[in-house]
Amino acid sequence: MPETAPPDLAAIRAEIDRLDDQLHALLMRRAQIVADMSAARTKSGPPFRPGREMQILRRLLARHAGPLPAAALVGIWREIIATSLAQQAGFAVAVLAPAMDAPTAALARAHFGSQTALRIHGSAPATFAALSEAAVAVLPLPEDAETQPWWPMLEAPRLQILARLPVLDQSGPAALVVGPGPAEPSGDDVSLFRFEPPEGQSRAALTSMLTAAGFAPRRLITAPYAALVEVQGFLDPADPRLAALPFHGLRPLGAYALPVPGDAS
Ligand SMILES: O=C(O)C(=O)C[C@]1(C(=O)O)C=C[C@@H](O)C=C1
Repeated sequence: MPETAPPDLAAIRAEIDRLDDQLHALLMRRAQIVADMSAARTKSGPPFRPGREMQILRRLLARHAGPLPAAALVGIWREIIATSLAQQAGFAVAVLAPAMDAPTAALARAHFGSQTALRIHGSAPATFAALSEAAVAVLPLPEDAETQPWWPMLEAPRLQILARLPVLDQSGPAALVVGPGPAEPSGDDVSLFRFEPPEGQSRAALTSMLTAAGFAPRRLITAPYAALVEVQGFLDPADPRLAALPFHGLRPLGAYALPVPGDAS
């Protein structure tokens, strides 16, 4: 027989009820502050600030401790932030998911919350066209040697890459969020630009040209007649290093906040 007294379930449940009331009161206060902020906004358009969202999540993950999994903390705050977006303006999301089991839709749902309308499209042109009504689009993370990459069709600078999903850096699938620019820094970012690689240049040669120009390339993705590079840091489109690169068709495509390592807890 255990020597310790059995926990007083009724008392524990009363404590949970008290905490739930406090959480609820705080959520209602947060929503009221967002409503006041929204009323005071002078700029029209969706209030999507992915850099700010990531700063909030990084700060919370840095102070996080105890048995609540980090992924659950992120899930709860994604729901709070998505609700706050919907509260300020209609917020629908266009998703490029050519196959029924494409992971982009699940990534978009996890990031933009349970209540946000997702509009699923089977092609990149249809997804971009849907941005006349949807606030942002979610498209798969570009990979090398895709037969139909979407990023050469991105109409930058009007539309830009603004965020990366998921927030926690897990080994599974990832996606990018595209919407009206400009991209904004979060303090720990990756920037992307495209160019037309000179014919016959190897990946190694392109990488060393980028490095020689002062960039820290993280990924280089090639498609017929176009290359996409991810560089460390937030890049001002007017950065003179871009103009100094010996590439045609160079175009900044935006930036995203670096995900937080998935084992953060
Ligand atoms: O900080 C803002 O500008 C907000 O609109 C608030 C808020 C939030 O709920 O914290 C909501 C949406 C933005 O994408 C970023 C943050």
